[in-house]
Amino acid sequence: MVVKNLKKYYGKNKGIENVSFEIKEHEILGLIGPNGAGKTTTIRILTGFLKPDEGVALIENKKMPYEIDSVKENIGYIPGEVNFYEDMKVKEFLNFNRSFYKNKIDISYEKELIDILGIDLNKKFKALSLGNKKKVAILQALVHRPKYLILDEPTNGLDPLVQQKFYNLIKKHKEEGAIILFSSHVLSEVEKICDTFAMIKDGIIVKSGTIEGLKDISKKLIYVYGLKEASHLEKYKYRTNENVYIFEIKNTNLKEFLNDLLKADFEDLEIKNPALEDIFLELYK
Ligand SMILES: Nc1ncnc2c1ncn2[C@@H]1O[C@H](COP(=O)(O)OP(=O)(O)OP(=O)(O)O)[C@@H](O)[C@H]1O
Repeated sequence: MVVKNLKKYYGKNKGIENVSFEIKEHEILGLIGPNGAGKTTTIRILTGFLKPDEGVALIENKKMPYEIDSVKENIGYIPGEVNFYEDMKVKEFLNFNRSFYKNKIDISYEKELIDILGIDLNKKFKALSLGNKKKVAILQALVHRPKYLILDEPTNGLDPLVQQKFYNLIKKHKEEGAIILFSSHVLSEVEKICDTFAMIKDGIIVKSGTIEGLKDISKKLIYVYGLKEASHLEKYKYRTNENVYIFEIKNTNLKEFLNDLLKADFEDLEIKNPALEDIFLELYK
């Protein structure tokens, strides 16, 4: 899946300005951004609902949205807002979904997903909670084992147990070779399950790379215990908690800081990677 220099305005309103990324086989890319950043706009182009003003969105080398018909059987999509047919029972919806894929769906996988997710087949859609609607959306996106998975904030509304089951399911699809776009504003989940990331802000990708790379380009947290007089360390950013000094040091300044630290007297130290949340906040200041 390739997105290159994608731009889309809604009249005068900016949707996205310049979005590029690529997702390979066996890869999950986390598209991270706050509300209104342009995640859904990007996804709506890739899923065939919107035309871009500039740039290309390619799935299997086909241009979206223009050639969506030739690839849509290979796409699984979880929309941000799940609105299926309100008066349909879930089991009727699953019949309908099977007919869409010309009954090529593996019924045993469908049963497995119903069991894993705990889906109630006899309820009408309008009677389902947000989380239970999401479970049906997950099932319909995965059940035909698509090569491409496009997931717009898929865990929104799911309880932590179902979230974990969902992560396991998409990891399995990834192992089988799927190409997965996972949009989220929950950085801890991106850190947990994605291989690569693209951070979007005001319609522009501001940073991208591997999840590990993201941590590397940022900073370390240095926990220093029992630090004695150290006025020469005051030039570094730090906070204190009980008897611990926590320094936030850019990786590029690490050697210099450690050299300075060795000139002071302390009992112990720990070096930690900050959570993705902290990196995100830093970038969005
Ligand atoms: N139909 C529309 N008409 C006008 N502006 C729109 C429309 N849809 C989206 N926008 C604008 O485009 C920008 C990007 O919105 P988009 O929904 O793509 O962001 P998002 O990252 O998915 O946000 P969220 O996390 O809140 O779903 C926003 O400024 C939004 O107001």
